[in-house]
Amino acid sequence: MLKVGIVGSTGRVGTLLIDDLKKDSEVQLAGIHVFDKLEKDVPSDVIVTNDMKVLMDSVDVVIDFSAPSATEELLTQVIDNNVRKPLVIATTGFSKHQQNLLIEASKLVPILYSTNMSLGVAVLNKLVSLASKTLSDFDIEIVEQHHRYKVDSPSGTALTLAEHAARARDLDLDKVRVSGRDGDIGARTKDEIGVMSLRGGDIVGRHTVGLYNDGEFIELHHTATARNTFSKGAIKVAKWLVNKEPSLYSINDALGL
Ligand SMILES: NC(=O)C1=CN([C@@H]2O[C@H](COP(=O)(O)OP(=O)(O)OC[C@H]3O[C@@H](n4cnc5c(N)ncnc54)[C@H](OP(=O)(O)O)[C@@H]3O)[C@@H](O)[C@H]2O)C=CC1
Ligand SMILES: O=C(O)C1=N[C@H](C(=O)O)C[C@H](O)C1
Repeated sequence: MLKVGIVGSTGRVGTLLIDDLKKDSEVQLAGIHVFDKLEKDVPSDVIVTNDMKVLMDSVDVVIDFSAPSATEELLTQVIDNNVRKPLVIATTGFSKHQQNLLIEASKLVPILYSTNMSLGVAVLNKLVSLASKTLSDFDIEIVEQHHRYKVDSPSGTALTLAEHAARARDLDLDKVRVSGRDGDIGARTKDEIGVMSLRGGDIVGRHTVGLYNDGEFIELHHTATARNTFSKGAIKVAKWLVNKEPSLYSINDALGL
């Protein structure tokens, strides 16, 4: 049985992950990292700790839905403390430094990083690559909508979608992304890719990639209607990752897309 550890166990996704792990007969909830304290009941044999190394030493694979600083601590255990455990990382909002730590750590352990653990968004990324390349004259604008508590913007998923769109046109996203428009901004430039955020209520996650031209447009939407789409997706890819060689894997690798 695959022993799974959680980072971000008290969060919106982490609490669902605890329940989903309990329901899956191929995995066992073995360790939980708590930043502060855990309100939820877990079986007595589950290790509950605020020490990242203790968590990693007690499990076969770690699933992380937390915050960039917590993921950084996890990656630092691999890079500086010689801890060798496969990591499924779902946290978003990393700085450049944290992205580099992810790459460094993936030379030492298998890491699957995905800004969205749903099958639908994995397919959407492929559709966006195709549409962006084929409809090369169309203007691309991405809108993401999330619940009022989300702290990072734009969402990791929107940035990944934008990355697929940019790459398909040989563009550098850092140079063409526009994530705000206000005032006398002038006409839209051909290559820019708009990535805009709306926040409100309890929206689990909605992404729209629009490709607009004179006389026609396409809008590709994905809506997550249940948050455990992400926790279940993470468990699925954890099973796939556990015996892999050190490398940085995408969800497409795990899903065979
Ligand atoms: N890839 C994907 O499919 C998805 C990714 N996400 C991403 O996952 C992350 C978590 O989302 P969500 O559950 O909504 O967020 P929450 O804010 O609800 O939960 C965050 C969790 O991280 C913990 N945490 C925060 N800071 C630290 C720290 N420094 N050390 C250890 N633990 C810490 C919190 O602990 P405490 O409660 O004690 O503060 C809490 O358990 C976000 O980055 C989000 O964007 C979300 C959904 C899907
Ligand atoms: O914070 C969230 O809730 C979500 N975060 C991820 C992101 O930033 O893309 C994935 C999902 O959309 C929900």
